[in-house]
Amino acid sequence: SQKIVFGDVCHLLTSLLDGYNVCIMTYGQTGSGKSHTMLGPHSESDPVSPSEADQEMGIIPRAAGELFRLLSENPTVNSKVEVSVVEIYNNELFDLLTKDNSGIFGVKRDVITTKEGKSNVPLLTYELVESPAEFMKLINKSLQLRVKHPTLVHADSSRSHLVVTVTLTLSVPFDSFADQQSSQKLCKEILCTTPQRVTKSEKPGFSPQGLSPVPIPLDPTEQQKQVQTKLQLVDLAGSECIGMSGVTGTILRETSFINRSLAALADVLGALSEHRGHIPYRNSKLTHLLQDSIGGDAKLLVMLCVSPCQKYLAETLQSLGFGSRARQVQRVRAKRRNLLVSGKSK
Ligand SMILES: Nc1ncnc2c1ncn2[C@@H]1O[C@H](COP(=O)(O)OP(=O)(O)OP(=O)(O)O)[C@@H](O)[C@H]1O
Repeated sequence: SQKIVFGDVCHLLTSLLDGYNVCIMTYGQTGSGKSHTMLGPHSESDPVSPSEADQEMGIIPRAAGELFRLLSENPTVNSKVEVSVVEIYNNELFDLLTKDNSGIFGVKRDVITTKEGKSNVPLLTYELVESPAEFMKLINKSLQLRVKHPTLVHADSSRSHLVVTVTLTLSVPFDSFADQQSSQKLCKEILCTTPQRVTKSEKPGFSPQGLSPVPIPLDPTEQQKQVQTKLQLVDLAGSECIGMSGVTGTILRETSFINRSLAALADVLGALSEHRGHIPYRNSKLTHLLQDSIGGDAKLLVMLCVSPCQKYLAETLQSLGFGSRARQVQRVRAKRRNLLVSGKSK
């Protein structure tokens, strides 16, 4: 059940609050249940009765609920949750939370590598959310924009990769810590590592002209320390055998982009598992965007969705091959950002 699946994922939300970056992605052939796993029933062709709606919820709504539940458990911590939603369609990245000049949602953006070697999307929209309901309102609005087309295998097939990024900023007042001295030392460290300045017109921690939310510069008189972590939730488009899905024209072109980007993802995992000097992140927008989560110090969970049908044996074996490759990747230990915020340990 969806509840049991989330049981395997839930601890990663605690990790997020403990200071780790986290990425959860679903991989599998078209129609195997990736969007169902991430979102739950998500389209009009997939109706669900109100009594089933709660139990059928996927990882994204459950993660939103769990995140706000964990935050409410510690009222001494000021938290800020910002969300961005992008889709990668035909190897182009679209910001699903903003409109262009003609009022059409889904503006094209670029992925860049910063001087520090991190991937970033300049001008990307981040919206502040204050409850699971607000969070899901944004997701549902974005889903209406996501490109879908019917194929012989799946009548409601997603033709793009969906990447939801949650940026969590936690500010902790010093007096909530027993050990003032070590807190002051930490404040010094944070002051040294967050040189950005925020102008008066900008909302603290939020950059209206996109770029990632910037850490709020600390005012020593405010007596707070700050931690910023990132959760990425990725619903990949389905890998697909062109013969089986019977696609032609525009949809065939989409399929070819989907398969190429998934092959690029597999290549990156292969290069990482073989400890190659060059990792080909930039071969696709998908791997470039997810570079820090796949090859960096985030906690990364890849979920495989496979069909129970015998006729999809070849696709199932292909997905399991991808999973084996992902498992062989040994990266640096996930890195924790600063202190625990539970107040119990530092
Ligand atoms: N575990 C499940 N329980 C019940 N229904 C499921 C389950 N997994 C998938 N389904 C159903 O199967 C259909 C296809 O699932 P879904 O849309 O999640 O596939 P997908 O892998 O995201 O496909 P694509 O890559 O083509 O977008 C949907 O109608 C969905 O509700």
